[in-house]
Amino acid sequence: MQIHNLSKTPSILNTFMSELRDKSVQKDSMRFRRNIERIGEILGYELSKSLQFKAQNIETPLGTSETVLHHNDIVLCSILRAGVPLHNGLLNYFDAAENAFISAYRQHKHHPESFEIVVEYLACPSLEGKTLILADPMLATGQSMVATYEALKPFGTPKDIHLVSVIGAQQGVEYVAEAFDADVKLWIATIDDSLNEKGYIIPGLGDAGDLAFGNKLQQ
Ligand SMILES: O=P(O)(O)OC[C@H]1O[C@H](OP(=O)(O)OP(=O)(O)O)[C@H](O)[C@@H]1O
Ligand SMILES: O=c1cc[nH]c(=O)[nH]1
Ligand SMILES: [Mg+2]
Repeated sequence: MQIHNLSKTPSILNTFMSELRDKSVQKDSMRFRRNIERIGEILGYELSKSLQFKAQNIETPLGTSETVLHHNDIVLCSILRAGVPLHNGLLNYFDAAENAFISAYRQHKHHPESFEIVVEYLACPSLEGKTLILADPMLATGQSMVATYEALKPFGTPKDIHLVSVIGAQQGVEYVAEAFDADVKLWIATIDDSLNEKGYIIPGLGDAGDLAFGNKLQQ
């Protein structure tokens, strides 16, 4: 897996990221969602540079403009719930993308510190020969991303796969790197050092799903 960690180059992205992390600013859930969406737009722009492009002429009122335009059949798949604002940000740029949604949540069956990933809802078009963008803002243990990919396999073999995330933990990034082929690309805003005993990214930002959409009762 090829890792594109955008935090390596300081940019306006740092402002959005620091607001997501800041425990007072993140109380504003509308701003929290919008900052994830803005990061989705930036990650989508960076990712777009690695798509396939074709020369095309555009007729202006006064002449012909030669340009190159991307011609990829994109399927944008996001993991509920926290993936929704990231999905919106990516979709703001990839106007014609088809869309897939999948639910993946942590089920704490035996102990609060151990969990398994439960995938239930899945709505997906054919992935055969297409460019799959798999988005989830938090890449903690990496298990949700890998479980989602497994669940998508019956829908066809994509031509290219891009993973998009906001914050990863080093350990989760390594886990995902093992599960995906070498040509898969990860576009991520930043990577933190560790996970706590409950599988939360440290320093991270807390629970992205709850911050975006409110608390939920544990199942
Ligand atoms: O890398 P992992 O260890 O699998 O953790 C990452 C997942 O955890 C969170 O989802 P959560 O289960 O909290 O659901 P939510 O989005 O509904 O809050 C987050 O939104 C990711 O999907
Ligand atoms: O730190 C984490 C880990 C998983 N999910 C989150 O929302 N935050
Ligand atoms: Mg959550």
